[in-house]
Amino acid sequence: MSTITSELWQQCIDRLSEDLPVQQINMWIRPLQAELKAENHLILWAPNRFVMDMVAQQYKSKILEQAQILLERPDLQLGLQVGSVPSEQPVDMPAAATLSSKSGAVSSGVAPRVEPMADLAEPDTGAKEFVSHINKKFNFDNFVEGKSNQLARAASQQVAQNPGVGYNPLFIYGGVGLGKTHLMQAVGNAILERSPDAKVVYLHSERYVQQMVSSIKNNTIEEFKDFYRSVNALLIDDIQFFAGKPRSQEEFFHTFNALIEQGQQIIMTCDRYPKEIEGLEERLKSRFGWGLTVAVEPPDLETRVAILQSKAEQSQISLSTDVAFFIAKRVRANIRELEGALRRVIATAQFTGRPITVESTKEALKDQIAAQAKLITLENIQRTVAKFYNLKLTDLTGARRNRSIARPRQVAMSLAKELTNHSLPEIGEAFGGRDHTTVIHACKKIEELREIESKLSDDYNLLRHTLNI
Ligand SMILES: Nc1ncnc2c1ncn2[C@@H]1O[C@H](COP(=O)(O)OP(=O)(O)OP(=O)(O)O)[C@@H](O)[C@H]1O
Repeated sequence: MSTITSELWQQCIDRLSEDLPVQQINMWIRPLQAELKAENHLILWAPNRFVMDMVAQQYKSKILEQAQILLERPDLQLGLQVGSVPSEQPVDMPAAATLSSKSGAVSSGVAPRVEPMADLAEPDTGAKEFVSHINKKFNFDNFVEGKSNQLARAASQQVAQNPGVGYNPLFIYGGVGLGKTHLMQAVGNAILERSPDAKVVYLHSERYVQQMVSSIKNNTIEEFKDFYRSVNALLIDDIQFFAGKPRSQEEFFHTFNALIEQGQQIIMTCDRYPKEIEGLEERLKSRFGWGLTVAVEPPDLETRVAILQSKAEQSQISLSTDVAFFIAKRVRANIRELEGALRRVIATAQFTGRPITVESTKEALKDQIAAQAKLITLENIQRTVAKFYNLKLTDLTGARRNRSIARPRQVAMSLAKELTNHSLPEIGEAFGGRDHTTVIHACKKIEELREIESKLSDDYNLLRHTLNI
């Protein structure tokens, strides 16, 4: 397996893992090795006949479907053989179009048996797939505004009022579960409210790739192109999924140009800044920045409380301020997790018939809280910050005051205050026995600097994100 990109096969396994239980993945899928014989011919090598037969019966169509999408080859054929990938690759393959398995014990020396699998493609999808997918539940009224999403929300509202005119495309980026899809769909709903006949289409970029692949397969590619080039607003989610998929990028490039030329609105979301999407063509990266690029950041404590209260209200549940703060202080990673925690608290209350109190909330969330506490310790914060700034752990706890050390130390203290429930004196103590007023000063300083220094603000968010996982 010389020129193999194990990454692609790994992606295939990851995608199958969303569908199949982990035992099945470990037992039948991981032991396989993949080899691309030609651009449209994939061989899966199984360690023995038993595995091969099982894969042929149970998993081949699923694997083929995913591989066709990942390789953007609707004509991809799949064969099964017993053995392992020969050490020499028989054909010259483009790196990105080669698959391999990271793991898997293989036995060699077994005569290969090829089983043709060309007939295993999933049923046709066809043009009926091309529908709007706008979800009415996402609107501006139920999107809680905070410092972390203010700009993105304002930009989205602008776009909703003047689609295709001002910010085009609108590119919203940020970490998972922070409201990008919500905002994008809120724009879609607002446009539809004012112009019910507008053709507003929301879709995940994975679905776009899937549709393109099936359109090529079904000879409906012209319909596919016509459909997307005739919309009034195209909302396309998680655009990072286009990375490494040149045919989809090519197709999207033309759709993008056509829509912008016709003054139709495009909104995209992504988990990172456009320039940072590896495997995306430069011409797309630069086009994505033509309009307005805005970030959504993790919400601060007050916004998390406001979101919880708003969600509770929508569920007609009364949530005391104490309980809202209790949850918001402990669930910080993103809003999806916050919603999950609230759902658990409400379900527990309904199940036990007891009112929602801080005590019952503590009980309902105890596993989640314990898991998080285990991860975010003061020492963990210090280690992570020291590593990030290339310092020694003892620099953070020591006495030196030059800025290259003092600033990271303040960052670490500020993170400790935000991400743990330790008191100020405890935090001071952990940083070389410093006074609690030093911790207060550090937190204030970092808060101020995050407002004016984008580098520090980005570093802080990155560290927070790393620690919150
Ligand atoms: N400011 C907010 N006010 C109210 N609800 C919010 C807010 N931000 C996010 N949510 C809710 O949090 C959940 C996750 O948000 P969403 O799906 O929009 O995140 P995302 O950034 O698109 O994440 P991903 O990158 O995983 O797709 C949704 O149910 C959404 O309604």
